[in-house]
Formats: sequence, C-alpha cells, structure tokens
Amino acid sequence: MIRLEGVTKRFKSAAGERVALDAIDLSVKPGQVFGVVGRSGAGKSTLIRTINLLERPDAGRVVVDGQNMMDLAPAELRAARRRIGMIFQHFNLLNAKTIAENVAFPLRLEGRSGPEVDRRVADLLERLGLAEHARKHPSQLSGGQKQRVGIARALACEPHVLLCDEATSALDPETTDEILTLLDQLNRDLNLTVVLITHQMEVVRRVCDRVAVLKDGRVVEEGATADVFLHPQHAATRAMLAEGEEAFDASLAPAGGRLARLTFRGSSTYEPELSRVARSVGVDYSILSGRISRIRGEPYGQLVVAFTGGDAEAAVSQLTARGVRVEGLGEAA
Ligand SMILES: Nc1ncnc2c1ncn2[C@@H]1O[C@H](COP(=O)(O)OP(=O)(O)OP(=O)(O)O)[C@@H](O)[C@H]1O
Repeated sequence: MIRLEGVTKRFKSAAGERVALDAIDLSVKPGQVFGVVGRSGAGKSTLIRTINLLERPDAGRVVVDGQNMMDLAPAELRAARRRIGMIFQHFNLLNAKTIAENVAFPLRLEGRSGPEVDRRVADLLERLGLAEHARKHPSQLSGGQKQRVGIARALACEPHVLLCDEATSALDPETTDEILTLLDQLNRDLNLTVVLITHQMEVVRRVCDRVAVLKDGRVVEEGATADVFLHPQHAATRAMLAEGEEAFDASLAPAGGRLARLTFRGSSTYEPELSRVARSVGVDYSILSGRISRIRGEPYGQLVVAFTGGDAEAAVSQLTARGVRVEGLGEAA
C-alpha cells in the first residue's frame, strides 16, 4: 500500500549539496505499524514527509494505494493527502481555535459543514477521551491531551494511513506509553496503516511490526521488529540498541567457559529450558547478562551465559532442538 522506490532527496545550501535520502526502497503493507529509526540527521523527517509529498523527492517513486503521488495534479494531490493523516512532535495545533475547531479544521478544508461535521467531531473527541475538553483551547491541555487532539484531527477525514513524526518525543515516559497504546488500538480497530519515525528504540519495541534503520540517508537494515532487535545485523542498529544497556563483561566469566547468547521467544521464554538441559547433559552455567521483555507484545528473553564443567556442545544442540536460538561468543580467557 505504501512503496518508496529509489527515493532520493538532496538539499542545497551555502555549504554545498547534501543528500538527505539516497535511493530509499521501502514497502509498508496495509495495517502494518512500520517504524523508521535513526540518529539525528539520518533523514527520518525527510523520509516521512516524502510519503505525503510535503517533501518532493528529486528522484524515485512514492506509491500510496496504487497511485504514484508524484504524478498527481495539485487538486488530486490535495485529495490524496486527506487520506494520509499526520501527527507531529510539537502537535502543530491552531492555538487560537478550540479543540473542537481544531478537529473540524480538515473537514472544513474539504468543504464539509453543518451537523455532519459536528457529529464527526463529537465522535472523534469521544473516541479519544477528549469530549470534556471540546471548548477549551490547546494551551489549557497537557502534552498528552494535545497529542490526542492531533490524532483526532489526523483521523477526521478517515485516512487509511497515519504518519507519526516523532509523535512521542516531547512527552514524558508515562504519556508516551499512553499515546503508544492509543496508536496500537487505532491500528487494530481501524486497520490503520501507521508509519512512524523516532529516535527512541523503545517506541519501536512497543508498537512496530517492522522497522527500518536509517543512517546517512540509507536504509542499513530492515525487518520484523523482533528479528532486528534480537539479532541486529548492522553496527548502527547494534549501537542504538546498546544505548542505556550495560554490555556483558566477558572478563567476569569463569576461565575456559564457553560463552553463548541464548534467545528464547514466545512461551518458551518462561520455561526452565536452560536448567533442564544443563541437568540432562551435566554442564554448569553462569549468567553474565540477561533481559526478559516484550517486543510488540511477544515475550522474549535473552541471556549471555558461560558453560563450564561438562559437554557444552551437547547443551547447545539440546537447547537448539528445544527452539532456543544459540549464538556462540567464543571462549572466556
Ligand atoms: N530544508 C532543508 N534544507 C537543507 N537541509 C536540510 C533540510 N531538511 C533537512 N536537511 C538536511 O538533511 C539531512 C536529514 O535531515 P532530517 O531532518 O530528515 O533528519 P532526521 O533524521 O529527521 O534528524 P532529526 O532527528 O534531527 O530531525 C540533515 O543533514 C539535514 O540537515
């Protein structure tokens, strides 16, 4: 439903030309929540803005719902954009208008008026828990409430796609959680396709089905969120995931121990597979680092262990046979 093919964008400035997007290929399926992560300057904002052509690529194709956005005449482009909602880091609300007027705004731009608009606005405010704030102005609301108004406005024209430009970056962790839960619900209830850009890996972990990692205007890694998080292939992805995590210290491992990273997914996360296998083959293990969490709702556990005092090979093959992914990390010095 969304396909970027060879999308390239250059910016010229006094300092010279800068390639913000370098032949990007991406494909987002209907109903997916697709995340694009990257550091500052990677090209995330430029990328998301090419989807509704707020930023027109210098080369490539942007196909949404089978239409090449680049081929549309101005009136057609305006109509296509109404089917693509967008929310922003700083909400971009009209401060002089009430909450209800903000939500009604895109409907009025579409030429709609009267009770139909009032009904639609009331429905949206109700759905987003904002009914009691209809007559207030944005300055009277908290950040999370303002973002909910942004979402209500983005949904006014019943879009198929919602673009989220760092939508939670200005919010505290609790409010971020609330907005992510809401996006998750809207994705499921309305089968809304969501594309979000963020520099927060936690956001991707919580809500995205797939993720692309952007670096210097290129996609360096792309895949199902769980695969990318548990088995990152590119150094840029590993570096972003390692932030805030303590790396395991191999020097603490017992000398001669066989180091391995074990990944448990789904229900096996909570099974005592490791101790069963260790008992059955007669090895000992020390846990050097560990984490149990969820990716897009699916539980996973990842442990780095050192096997000692027995047949580590047999332990690895039994764990593998039980569906645990084992990556050898060498021998402790
Ligand atoms: N309008 C513009 N004029 C000139 N250069 C631009 C413009 N917009 C973006 N750039 C440059 O393009 C590159 C990508 O910028 P972009 O804002 O897309 O990155 P980003 O990943 O969203 O970063 P951030 O998280 O800091 O917003 C940067 O080098 C930026 O300076």
